[in-house]
Amino acid sequence: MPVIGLIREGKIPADNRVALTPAQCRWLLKSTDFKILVQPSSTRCFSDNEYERSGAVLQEDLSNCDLLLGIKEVPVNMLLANKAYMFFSHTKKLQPYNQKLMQEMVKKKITLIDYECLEHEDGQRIIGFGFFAGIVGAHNGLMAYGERTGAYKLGRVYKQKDYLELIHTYFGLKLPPVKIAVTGSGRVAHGILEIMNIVDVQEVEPDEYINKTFSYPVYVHLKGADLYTHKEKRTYTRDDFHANAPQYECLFQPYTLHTDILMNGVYWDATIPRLFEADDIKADGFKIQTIADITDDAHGSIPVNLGDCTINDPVYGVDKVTLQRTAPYLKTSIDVMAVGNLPNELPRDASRFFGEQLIKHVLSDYIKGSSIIDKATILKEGKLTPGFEYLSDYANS
Ligand SMILES: NC(=O)c1ccc[n+]([C@@H]2O[C@H](COP(=O)([O-])OP(=O)(O)OC[C@H]3O[C@@H](n4cnc5c(N)ncnc54)[C@H](O)[C@@H]3O)[C@@H](O)[C@H]2O)c1
Repeated sequence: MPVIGLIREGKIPADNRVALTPAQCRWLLKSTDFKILVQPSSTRCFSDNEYERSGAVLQEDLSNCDLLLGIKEVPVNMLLANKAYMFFSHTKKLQPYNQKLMQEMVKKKITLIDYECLEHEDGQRIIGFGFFAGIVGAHNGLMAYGERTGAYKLGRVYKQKDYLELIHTYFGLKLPPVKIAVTGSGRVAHGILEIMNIVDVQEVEPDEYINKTFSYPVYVHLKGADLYTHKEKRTYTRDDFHANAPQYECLFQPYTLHTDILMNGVYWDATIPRLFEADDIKADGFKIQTIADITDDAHGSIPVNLGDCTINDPVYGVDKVTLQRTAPYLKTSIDVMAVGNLPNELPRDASRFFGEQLIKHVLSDYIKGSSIIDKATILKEGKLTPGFEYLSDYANS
């Protein structure tokens, strides 16, 4: 009988999300032969009592578990030797701040399966929190625009118990005839689109968005081919773009002249062109007043993302002349919402969604064994697996 342990999140500040909800534990206990142990926690979004009522066993000692599930990096002093873990380790890009964690896992002969590395055959990620980042980020973007213009008022997501309660807060909301640009095609973008539809913003085509005036709120959804084109061939194919991003240019510039709110959900790395350049916001025609940068790479696809803010204080201004950070909602600035842990505003729903994917795509594979699990296994009993040997100096020096 395989024993799963849900660990207490140890990273500070403690994350309130969890890999399996009490209802999912109840289902697993009824429908499979898993046994589930749960380390007590006062910061998790579900209480210890809820887990106890699900039939899981609350227990500090997880040394009998076959597989330990967490969310964020496990502090080195909490790592149990010779165990198998799944969590977001943020080590595959040789992140310096997690080198000690990697080295300690090697020493403790740990097996590490990283959620971020779980991919379908075509390279699409299997599991993640992006959908609820999109939901919360889109809400926060609309909220910031309401604050700036005084046209309507939205409350804070984290004050609602769950997503259903959030949806109820939209009752009676009538947005002005804004134009909203939504970028990206992954989970984050899907979360943004969900909010667009719930608050009754109508989708329009790119050419209409640019050329027409509407008497109601509209959004345009800009995906790869709408955003990027090969500098010479003037074409876009996804695989070629992923392989040769520096050969592409960005087509977003015209949208900066017609957009009130930008909701950004693109994948970005330093080889990919930005949506616009920082100096563009100085131009008279630059219309964007609010940017919800859900992708949230500082100085990344949104060059005026000047760094992260927090769930408590999610918006800052960027002065249109000096490009320096200011208070939000000033006439002389545009507003940027840039928060790196948006799903934590809706932790119960984000955890439920994550757990569903985990049960559907990962847990049974873990027991049976599969190439998906193998490819996401960074360490096997403390040794780097073939796909991750490039981490050798990082893991062993
Ligand atoms: N602010 C937050 O709290 C938060 C939370 C989750 C995700 N994010 C960020 O949002 C962004 C989008 O996340 P997501 O969950 O939608 O991702 P996803 O994995 O669901 O989708 C990513 C999209 O990017 C494309 N892509 C993947 N690799 C690429 C490459 N090398 N070059 C170009 N395109 C590529 C994929 O085809 C896919 O359409 C990421 O940068 C992620 O880190 C932020």
